[in-house]
Amino acid sequence: MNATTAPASSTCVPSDAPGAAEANAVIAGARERIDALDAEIIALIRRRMAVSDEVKQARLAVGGPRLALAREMEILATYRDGLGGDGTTIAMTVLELCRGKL
Ligand SMILES: C=C(O[C@@H]1C=C(C(=O)O)C=C[C@H]1O)C(=O)O
Repeated sequence: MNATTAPASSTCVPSDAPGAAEANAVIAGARERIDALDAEIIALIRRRMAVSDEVKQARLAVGGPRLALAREMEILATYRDGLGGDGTTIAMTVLELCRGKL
């Protein structure tokens, strides 16, 4: 079900509140944009996984290690600089999706 067809109850707006219909309309529109953004984020992560795998295959093919920890530190710093402390948590999850568990 997309946001425009979501029942008003799922927006958590009290149905008898003044302005409830307007609030539901704002929420429905914003949820459509959130769904579109989430689809883009998922597609980007899938693309990143494929590129990360290219690096891994190239390195393993010549006897190198699966991981490059110094490079991972740079990536953690990039996410932390861009998103603050919680960015590090996202970076850890992205890295785990791309290179597998440590
Ligand atoms: C892709 C690489 O290999 C591994 C995966 C990484 C990643 O997905 O960003 C980063 C470092 C490595 O542990 C790389 O070295 O760049």
